[in-house]
Amino acid sequence: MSPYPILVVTAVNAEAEAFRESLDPEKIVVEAVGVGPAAAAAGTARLLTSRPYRAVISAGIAGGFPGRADIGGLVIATRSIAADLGAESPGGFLPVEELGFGSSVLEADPVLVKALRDALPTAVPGDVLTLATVTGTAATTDRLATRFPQAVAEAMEGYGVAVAAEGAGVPFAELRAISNPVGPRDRAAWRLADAFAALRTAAPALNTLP
Ligand SMILES: O=C(O)c1cccc(C(=O)CC[C@H]2O[C@@H](n3cnc4c(=O)[nH]cnc43)[C@H](O)[C@@H]2O)c1
Repeated sequence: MSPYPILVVTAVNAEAEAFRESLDPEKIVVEAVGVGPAAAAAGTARLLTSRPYRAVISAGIAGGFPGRADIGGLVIATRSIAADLGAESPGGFLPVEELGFGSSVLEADPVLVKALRDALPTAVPGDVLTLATVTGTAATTDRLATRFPQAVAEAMEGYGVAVAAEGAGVPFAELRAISNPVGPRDRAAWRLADAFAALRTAAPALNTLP
């Protein structure tokens, strides 16, 4: 096994603390780098130049697509997708692939995904969307659920972390705990305590990763 630690990147300190409680700091380093794909990419790229890491995991809370991921449950990204990277057109959204400017889809490392799924058998695998804007209407929810039939959750950092990991040639994965349904904005529907409890429960599984 590589002698280098795994880097877990969260958006905010509360998420980082939920992991740090039960992780071996010699094996897993947890850092909060800010909210959104730009902060995630810049912060992860900076950390990856500071010392060698054997893998990077984007982790934290997320919105779950109703019927696909339960509040308080965990999801493991098979792919992290920049759902708003592209162009609008009268005929619908054009992903960056159709514009000829690269890819909005980054595959998670299959070895890490398998190890996470083995260690967290109740976690739901699927696409995790990254957006700079939190979805807050039924119309956007329906559009995203239709465009991405395999999407189980949306968050704001995974694709940014994945871009930095790919640039550094380091394996990437994304692990999320569901705090709220993707849908019309409703702060009363948030279950932060449940999501943070799920992150705490998941943390020891990271100690077992290859
Ligand atoms: O004020 C709101 O309506 C609102 C709704 C959802 C999320 C927020 C945030 O400011 C949290 C952003 C933070 O948490 C992750 N997250 C959690 N739930 C979602 C979601 O439904 N869609 C996108 N991101 C979500 C995200 O990764 C950020 O780190 C405010």
